[in-house]
Amino acid sequence: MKSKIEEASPDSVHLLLGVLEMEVKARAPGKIILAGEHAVVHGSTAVAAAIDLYTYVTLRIPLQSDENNDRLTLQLKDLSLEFTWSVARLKEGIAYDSSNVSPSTPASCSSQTLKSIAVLVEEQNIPEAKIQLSSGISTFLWLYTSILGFIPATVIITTELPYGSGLGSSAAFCVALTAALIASSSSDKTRGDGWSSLDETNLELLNKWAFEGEKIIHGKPSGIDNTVSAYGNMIKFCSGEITRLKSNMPLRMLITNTKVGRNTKALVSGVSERAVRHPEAMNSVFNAVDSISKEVAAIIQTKDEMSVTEKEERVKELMEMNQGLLESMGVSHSSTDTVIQTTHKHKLTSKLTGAGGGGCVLTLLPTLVSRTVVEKVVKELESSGFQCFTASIGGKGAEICF
Ligand SMILES: Nc1ncnc2c1ncn2[C@@H]1O[C@H](COP(=O)(O)OP(=O)(O)O)[C@@H](O)[C@H]1O
Ligand SMILES: C[C@@](O)(CCOP(=O)(O)O)CC(=O)O
Ligand SMILES: [Mg+2]
Repeated sequence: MKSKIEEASPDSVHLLLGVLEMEVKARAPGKIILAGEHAVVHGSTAVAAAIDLYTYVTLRIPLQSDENNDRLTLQLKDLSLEFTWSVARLKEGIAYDSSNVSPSTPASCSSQTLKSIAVLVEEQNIPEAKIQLSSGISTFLWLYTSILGFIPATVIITTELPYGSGLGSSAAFCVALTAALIASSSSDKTRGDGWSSLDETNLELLNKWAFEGEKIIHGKPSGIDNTVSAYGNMIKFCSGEITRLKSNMPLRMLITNTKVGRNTKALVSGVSERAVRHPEAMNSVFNAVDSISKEVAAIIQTKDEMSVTEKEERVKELMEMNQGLLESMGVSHSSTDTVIQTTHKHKLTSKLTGAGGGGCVLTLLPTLVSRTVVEKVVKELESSGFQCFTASIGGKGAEICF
């Protein structure tokens, strides 16, 4: 005899399965910072844009309680890793005052709660080579339990972004996860065709929660990464204030991943320590970066007063100046120098993007640069062991799909 599911049409199978579990998907993009990284943490202006590389989250919540599967499971598909906790263990292990935590009021994870979460993460015996994931998994537990409470579910993550390379994988992870969590608790679960954006209220809420998540990963984030991942497009950002930019020039960037691993939290705190040692000098550096970012934003938006070539020349010079200032903050790396020198031989300009210390480097590809030159540069960079790619800039922000 056929089971009910076998008898049903594909649509009703979905409905039938839908009775057993609810599924929501979310995705959020990575980003490039065109100007102003690090200085933005200290109140300077920065310019960033979303790129078309995403982190995807699938959240499955069982709708019927099942004593045998009372667990919260996190699967990092690309890394073939799975972490799982019983809901009872989470309730017992996470030390927070639930009266202070509400899904609609984003709050910081206290150091006491973070310590208790770290114990739950340690119990998972993360392989030593992947220990950098600990902060991401702690963030997962904090965001999940703060927004959905202690309910069983399976959360599956995949990403097109390299981890810890300056393309904002941490922010895309926080934004996509929060988008899925918020969408799952929203009353409007209209099954639509493919991806759709969240409404303004939910976008604002998710951006605030994602910022709290970034705090666990970055220590002292500026908020630019989660903001551009949530809202998409290209933005000018200063102390939490966002200006959407409408680009009036073609901006093509080659992204080179040096594959030199680094950690944003350590680099950000290194800059802060330098600022404590040399407050006046570093303030001048941050002010110079502020002016550079404002000029970059102005040039990008300029309409007819300047030719494209002139705009490109100016942006190129500003990128060079910004790179010099990043070097003076102590966040560049010999691998970045190799990219800069290689591209310079072909009259192209590069700067690090994100936290630096290795990671990714941006090279402006002016409109008049020939394909042959680009191919030659890419070949040379790849022969140094780097990985090159282009990405479309200024696209969509967080989206959900039921
Ligand atoms: N898909 C993901 N799943 C789990 N953790 C993630 C994921 N993406 C990023 N993270 C966390 O973010 C960290 C990398 O963030 P960060 O050092 O800020 O670099 P970036 O944001 O430039 O990639 C990882 O080590 C991990 O802890
Ligand atoms: C260095 C910084 O300006 C950007 C860090 O970006 P990423 O995590 O390296 O992708 C830090 C921040 O703004 O939070
Ligand atoms: Mg990051």
